[in-house]
Amino acid sequence: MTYRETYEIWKNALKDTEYASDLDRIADDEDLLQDSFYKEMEFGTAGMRGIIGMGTNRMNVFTVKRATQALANNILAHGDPVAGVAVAYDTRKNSDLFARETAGVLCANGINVFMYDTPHSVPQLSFTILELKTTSGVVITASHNPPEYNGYKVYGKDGGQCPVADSDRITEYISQIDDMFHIESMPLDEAERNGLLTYIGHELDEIYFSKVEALCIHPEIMKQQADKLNIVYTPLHGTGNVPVRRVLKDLGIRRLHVVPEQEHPDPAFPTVKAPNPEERQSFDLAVELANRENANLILATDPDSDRLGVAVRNPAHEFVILTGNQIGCLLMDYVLSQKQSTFVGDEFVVKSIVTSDMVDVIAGHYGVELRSVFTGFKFIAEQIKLSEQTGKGKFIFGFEESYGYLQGAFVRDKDAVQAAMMIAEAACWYHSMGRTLYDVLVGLYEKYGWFEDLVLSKTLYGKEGIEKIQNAVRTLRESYPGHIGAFKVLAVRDYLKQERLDMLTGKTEPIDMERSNVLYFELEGGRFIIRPSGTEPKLKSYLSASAAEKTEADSKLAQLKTAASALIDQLTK
Ligand SMILES: O=P([O-])(O)O[C@H]1O[C@H](COP(=O)(O)O)[C@@H](O)[C@H](O)[C@H]1O
Ligand SMILES: [Mg+2]
Repeated sequence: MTYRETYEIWKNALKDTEYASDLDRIADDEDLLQDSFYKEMEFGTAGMRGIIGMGTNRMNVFTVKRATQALANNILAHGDPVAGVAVAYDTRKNSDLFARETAGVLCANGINVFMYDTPHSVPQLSFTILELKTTSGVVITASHNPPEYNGYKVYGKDGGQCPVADSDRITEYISQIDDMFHIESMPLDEAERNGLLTYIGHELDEIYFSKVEALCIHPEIMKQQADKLNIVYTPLHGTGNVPVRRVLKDLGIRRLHVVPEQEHPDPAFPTVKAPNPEERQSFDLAVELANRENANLILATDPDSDRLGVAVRNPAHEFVILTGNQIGCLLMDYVLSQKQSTFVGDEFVVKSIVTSDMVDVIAGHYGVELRSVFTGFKFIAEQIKLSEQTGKGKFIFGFEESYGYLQGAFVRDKDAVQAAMMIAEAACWYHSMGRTLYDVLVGLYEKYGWFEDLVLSKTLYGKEGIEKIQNAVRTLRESYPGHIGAFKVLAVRDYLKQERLDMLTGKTEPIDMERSNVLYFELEGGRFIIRPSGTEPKLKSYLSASAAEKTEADSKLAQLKTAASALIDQLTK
C-alpha cells in the first residue's frame, strides 16, 4: 500500500471526528504526508518513539491505543492481568493524555492498572513495577528528544525495558490489529469504580526516596561536607525536579539553586534546543546561574530523569561539562573504591560496548568482572535479572556513555536521581580530602591511562534520512576500509554478522552475542564504532583514542575526529 492510500484510509475513518482537520492540514505537504504514513512506528532501543501528529509513523492516540492493545494481548497470553501494569508519564506534550489512553485500553481488556496522576520519572516507574510486583509497565516519554517527539517505553515484570523477544512479540500483535480506529477503551472513572484502575499515592515516592538515600555509602561525611557544595541544578522542565531536590535535601545539601527558567514543566521546552544533557547548550542557563551564585557543581537531568549531565570547575575556575563516560568512570571508581573491602569475588559491573574502554581498566583494577552489552539500558537490566536467576554474580554498578548510571538494583533502568545523589556524595567525600571532582578525574586518567572518547551524531530527517543512515552502515559493511585516516584497522567486529575479522591474518571468529546493527573497528591506538540510533534519526559513531600521556591522546582523538567526520560525510552524501 502506498502512503497516499494509507492516508486516505485514515481520512475516511476519521472524517467526522475532531482529527479530520489535522489530516486535512497535511494533505498538501507531500514530504510530511510521506513521512507520516510511509511506515508503522517501530519498537527501537527504548520502545516506540516518534513525532507527535497524525499518521501510522507518528505518536497519536491511535498508534498509542494500538500499541497498548498489542501489549494487552501479550499480557493476556503470557503475563498476569491481575498483577497488572504500572503507568507513568513525563512532562511532554500529550504525555498525560497518552497515559490515560493507555490505562483505558488496558482496563477494557480486564487488566489492572496502577497509575501515577502527576508526572513521574522513568526510574520511579521501574521501581514501582518491582515494588507493586506488576507484570509490566509503561512510561509515556520521549526522554531527551526535541519537543515535537513523544514515546512509549514498555517494561517487563523485572522492572527493565522489554527484552527484544517481548518487543518483537508486541510488534507481531500490532501487525495483527486490522482496525486501529475502534480499539475498545474504558472510561477511567468507570475503571476506578470497578477496581481496575488504582491511582498510586505518595507513599511509593517516599519508599523510593528512602531507597535512593540508603545507597549513600557515607551519609555522615555527606552531612559534614554538605556546606562545601554549592549546586546549581536544572531539571530541564522535566520530572527530576521533585525527586532530585528531595533526595539531596534529605542528605543535607542546603545550597541548591534550581534554574528558575527550567524549573517548571513546559512541553515546548522553550529554553533549550532539545532537553538533552548530552548537548552543551542545555547547560547555558545553568552555567550563567552557577557563575552568579559562585556554585561549584552543576547537575542536569533530562525530562524523564534517567540521564544525568554534570559540570565541574577546573583549576582556572571555569566550568567543564563532563561527558557521559567521564561521569560514569568517576562514579564507578568511587563506588568500587568504597565498597572494595566488602567484595567476596563474585561482583560484576556492566557497560555497553560503545562505552569507554577505561571502564575495563577500572574494573580490572578492583578485580570485578566486567560484562559488555549492546546499547540500551535494558541489556544492563537483563544482566541483573540473569544474575538473580542463576545466583551467579552480584551487581555493583552499570553505566552507558549516553549519560545513564545505576547503582541500586531496586530500579532496573538508568536513574538520574541515584546518579545525582552519587555524584554529590562523591564530591563531598573527595572534598573531605581536599580534592575536587576535577582533580579526581585527572587522577583517574593519570592512574588508568588517558582514554579520550567522543560521540559524533549526524541527524538526517525523514524517509530519505533514515535510508541514508541505513545505507551508510551497509556501505561500510560491504567493504571495510584498511585505514581510518592515519589509523590502521586491525580488526572489524560486525555484530550483525556476529563475527570478528582479523584484518592482519584474514581469520574470522564468531561473536557470542545476539545480532545488532553495529560495526566496531579496532584501530591501532583507538577504536571507531558506528550504528544507527534506535531512538532518534541519527547516525551515531563513537570514537576513542588512548595513550599514556594526555597530549598524545588528545592529538590522536583530534586526528580520528577529522578522519571519521570525512568518512561519515562521504557515506551520507
Ligand atoms: O533516550 P533514553 O534516555 O531513554 O535512552 C535510550 O536511548 C539511549 C541511546 O540509544 P540510541 O543510541 O539507540 O539512540 C540508550 O542508550 C538508552 O539505554 C535508552 O534507554
Ligand atoms: Mg531519558
